[in-house]
Amino acid sequence: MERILEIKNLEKYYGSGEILTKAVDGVTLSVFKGEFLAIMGASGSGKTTLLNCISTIDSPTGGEVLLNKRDITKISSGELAKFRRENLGFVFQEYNLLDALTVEENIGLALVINRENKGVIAQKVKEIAYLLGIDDVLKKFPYEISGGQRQRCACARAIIHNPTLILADEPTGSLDSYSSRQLMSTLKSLNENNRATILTVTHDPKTASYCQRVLFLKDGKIFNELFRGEKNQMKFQLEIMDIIALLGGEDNVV
Ligand SMILES: Nc1ncnc2c1ncn2[C@@H]1O[C@H](COP(=O)(O)OP(=O)(O)OP(=O)(O)O)[C@@H](O)[C@H]1O
Repeated sequence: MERILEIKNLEKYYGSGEILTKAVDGVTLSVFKGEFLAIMGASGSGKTTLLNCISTIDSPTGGEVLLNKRDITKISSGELAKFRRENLGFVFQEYNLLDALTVEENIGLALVINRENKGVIAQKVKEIAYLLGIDDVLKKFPYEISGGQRQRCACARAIIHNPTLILADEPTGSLDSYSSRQLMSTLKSLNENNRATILTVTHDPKTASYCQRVLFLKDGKIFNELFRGEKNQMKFQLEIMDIIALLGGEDNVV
């Protein structure tokens, strides 16, 4: 299996001396092409810090992050924006859509920046919007559509350029259960049908149960790992909840 992402002994420390926080403390992990992986853990366990180091938003204190064999911690700041644009897709809780642009323009933004042909962009936007069930709101502005539609728009924008890796931070965090199910089913079908590699941080066992593998962090270290295998989603969700209980109860994980 092809390794898309290899993290070797990653460390991210904040502060020093008495107030040293080891937010990520020696994490080693591989993500394979076409994997759908969730990272869970109690509040403060290091999930966002780990994601930020992978997404090049934050730079680690030590260790390596290889994306397609390239150490992304060594990319110069001048090159970073281009690297992110070409290789990564971001789905965040706050959508980060631009209110001055229509849904169609928001989705196609990365391709416009990459100076792709207008006709090609329009066709790609149409296809992806249809896939995510938002083709009927393409001409609207973000403030004219629902939260679930906004999140699917953000998702379309994240994947339209076929990134090497899709990173999601609490993608269902602000959605009702119906929209959450829709979004996770969409990500799952992108993963299964387009072989998209997806890494998501979540505190929600139901959201995590859509994934093939769940990693649990505790105090910046990998505490446990679960594989879905042939289990049905409900059984997998129950297993996830068992580990959460081991970590100190569900309240601790939110
Ligand atoms: N900029 C920072 N400066 C100092 N400490 C930080 C900083 N960012 C995070 N931390 C600390 O690092 C640890 C891990 O934080 P992180 O945000 O990665 O946790 P998390 O698992 O994502 O938590 P949550 O689920 O609450 O979002 C915490 O102890 C946090 O207080």
